[in-house]
Amino acid sequence: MKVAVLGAAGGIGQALSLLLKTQLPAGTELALYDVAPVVPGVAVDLSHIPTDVKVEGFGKDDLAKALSGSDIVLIPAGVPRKPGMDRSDLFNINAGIVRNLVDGVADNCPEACVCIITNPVNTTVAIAAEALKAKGVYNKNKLFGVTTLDVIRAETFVGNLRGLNPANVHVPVIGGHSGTTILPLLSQVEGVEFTDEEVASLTTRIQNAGTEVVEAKAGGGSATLSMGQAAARFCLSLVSAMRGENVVEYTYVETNSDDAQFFSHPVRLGKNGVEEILPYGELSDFEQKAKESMLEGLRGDIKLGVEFVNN
Ligand SMILES: NC(=O)C1=CN([C@@H]2O[C@H](COP(=O)(O)OP(=O)(O)OC[C@H]3O[C@@H](n4cnc5c(N)ncnc54)[C@H](O)[C@@H]3O)[C@@H](O)[C@H]2O)C=CC1
Ligand SMILES: O=C([O-])CC(=O)C(=O)O
Repeated sequence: MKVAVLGAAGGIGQALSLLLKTQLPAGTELALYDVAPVVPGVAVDLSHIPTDVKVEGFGKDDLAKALSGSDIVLIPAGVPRKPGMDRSDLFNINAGIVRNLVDGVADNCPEACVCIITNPVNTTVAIAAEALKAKGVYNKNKLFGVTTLDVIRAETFVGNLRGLNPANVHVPVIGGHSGTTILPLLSQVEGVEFTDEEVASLTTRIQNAGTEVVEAKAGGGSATLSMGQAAARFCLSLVSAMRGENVVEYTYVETNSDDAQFFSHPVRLGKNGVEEILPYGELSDFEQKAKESMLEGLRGDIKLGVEFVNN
């Protein structure tokens, strides 16, 4: 098994690579690619940790070597937000970065599962799909927008509010990954009841949690450590599924449902990526209204990505 991290020298990339070096199964290869000249050093640094995961660093001219033979490609390459910006403000820079890297995936490891972290995820996943289609290698079962951070935040905030161990709390989060497109299904949290006020304030907190970090970092970037943890969880779930275990994660995938072309659902993962897109179940009136009022925005975000590649 080979896992490649593109953007591995960044805030997310380094945290994620550390977690993968210590948690991937023995015998895995971990390829770290970045345009930043520090990337070979990040690989050497990690290589001194005594686990049976072989780490190699690849500089900007070696994308093909980094990707060749990869089974899973994680993409956190690109610029993060500063206070006052929306995720959509990152489109101008990050759209081209994602397009180029996904072209590299198509040329060097077209069968790999591709996990997009770079924002705006609502749009960059559509860009990746269209780029893969243009190369004739798109497989909708192998392209994922990583929305796991929304899930782990929701679990943390609910656990903290109720004095529960967040590790035992499970909160479905559907939709997209920005503002009101992030839709936590608090009505489905087992064993916990919320007042209407709690539902409204928790939903807003989960939707604005990225901004909470951006403001707290005061110009120093956005979530990197919690995102590293979230992406590692998603990657390790995918690895387990590829080795035959039954795993379900919430992730932004092509559904072609009435909601939107891409939508976060619970997804049963398997040897070939998406095994089955599971229904997200019944919504409360609050959740149904919140879903209806965000769909147009989400569809617009997706259209922007489709047009970026095709126009
Ligand atoms: N999906 C999610 O839930 C989240 C997504 N993000 C997004 O992840 C992205 C990365 O964030 P950070 O790691 O904090 O940023 P960062 O600036 O710390 O790191 C980004 C890295 O990407 C590299 N890079 C830039 N262009 C590249 C290219 N063409 N090829 C390879 N590497 C390239 C840079 O050299 C840098 O090392 C941002 O777009 C951010 O908005 C951040 C948090 C959560
Ligand atoms: O808010 C941002 O820009 C980064 C992000 O996606 C998150 O933390 O959820």
